[in-house]
Amino acid sequence: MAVFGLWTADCAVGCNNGGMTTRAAILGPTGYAGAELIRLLLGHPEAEVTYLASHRDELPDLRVEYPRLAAALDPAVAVARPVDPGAIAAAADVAFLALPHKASMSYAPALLDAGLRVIDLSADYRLSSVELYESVYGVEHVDADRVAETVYGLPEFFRERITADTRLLASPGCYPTAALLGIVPLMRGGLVDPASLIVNAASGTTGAGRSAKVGLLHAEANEGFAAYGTIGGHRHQPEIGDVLEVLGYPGVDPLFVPHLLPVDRGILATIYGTPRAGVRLEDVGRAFEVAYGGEPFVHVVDHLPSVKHVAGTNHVQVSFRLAETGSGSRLVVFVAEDNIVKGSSGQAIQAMNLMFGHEEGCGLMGV
Ligand SMILES: NC(=O)C1=CN([C@@H]2O[C@H](COP(=O)(O)OP(=O)(O)OC[C@H]3O[C@@H](n4cnc5c(N)ncnc54)[C@H](OP(=O)(O)O)[C@@H]3O)[C@@H](O)[C@H]2O)C=CC1
Ligand SMILES: CC(=O)N[C@@H](CCC(=O)OP(=O)(O)O)C(=O)O
Repeated sequence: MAVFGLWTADCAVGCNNGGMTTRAAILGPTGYAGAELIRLLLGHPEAEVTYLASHRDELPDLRVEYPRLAAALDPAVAVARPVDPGAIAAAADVAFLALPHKASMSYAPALLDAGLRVIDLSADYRLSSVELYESVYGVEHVDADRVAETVYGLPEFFRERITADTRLLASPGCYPTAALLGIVPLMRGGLVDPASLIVNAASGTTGAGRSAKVGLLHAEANEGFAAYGTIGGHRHQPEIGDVLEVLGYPGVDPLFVPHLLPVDRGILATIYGTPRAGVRLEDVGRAFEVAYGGEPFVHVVDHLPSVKHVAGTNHVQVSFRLAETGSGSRLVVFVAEDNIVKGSSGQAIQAMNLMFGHEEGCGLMGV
């Protein structure tokens, strides 16, 4: 399973080499997101993996779990240790929680109390209200007081909130990252009828995590392609709407339809909307240029992007078309990202860079 790189980052690109090192702990290192954090941090010239924490009784050796890591992982770190907040705080500055939702919120308070800064890759702190979280995830939030104050770690739209003062950061969902990068410029430009927006997205199988599921067996998923879940009821549907509301677009709730794509990694989101009267292709181009002209990781391209163009990287490719049909104009936006890099672990490191004073692209600029 090719979770690990198709390439190795050119580590020096995008770093200030100011001599500072951020020490990172990873909870959930045996999962796909955790392992990808290890891979990316091993290539980060200003970060160091100092503690891998597992809940297993028999603590895993990451060189055995992911043999590709054996070449680079410090033997003193490779065997995971227990989830002991005091010991983690002694070894690290930041704890990445690469854990399922519901598990993260049970660990975050003790880690924060121990003095760590926390970057949570799960959904536990992403939504803006406890009520919304509890209705979507069907459980009581055990750390409710922190929900409203947590920073949503999508730098392209919340960069000014991701700072040296950020103690708890919720890294965005993989599908919401792609959907929001495609939709927000359209909303800012007033280019589409919000009620017409549909997000049709397909994810590689690593998006479903590493635990065994029948639908992810090679014989079930390979050579197939289908939508899944409850259409309009996937847990990322409310995350997309909630972030749009926070950004000033209340009531915009694009229909989200997820599909399982039989590749290891990658998401392609195809976003449809009805353009407002008089909107021209140049208007759309200008809106994306304004949004992403200065962004290190979001690239507006002419070609139709593929998951293959961004696999293994923190880069996102965005393209758009205005199509004339017998029943009127349709605006179509295409967003390609790697679900476990820009969709989770890379994006989490992008946020870490901002939180700890590294150049935003440090360790992530390679293609
Ligand atoms: N995969 C992706 O593309 C993306 C993932 N995410 C999010 O990142 C998080 C991790 O995802 P992913 O790596 O795919 O998931 P995996 O299922 O692959 O990994 C989960 C990890 O969490 C550990 N774990 C499970 N339950 C507990 C617990 N109660 N206490 C401590 N550790 C636990 C697992 O350990 P063990 O091996 O022992 O079971 C494993 O290391 C999830 O919240 C996911 O939604 C976000 C965006 C994209
Ligand atoms: C293919 C697949 O199953 N994908 C997952 C979403 C990916 C994920 O990890 O969810 P978060 O981004 O919220 O953490 C799903 O549909 O539930």
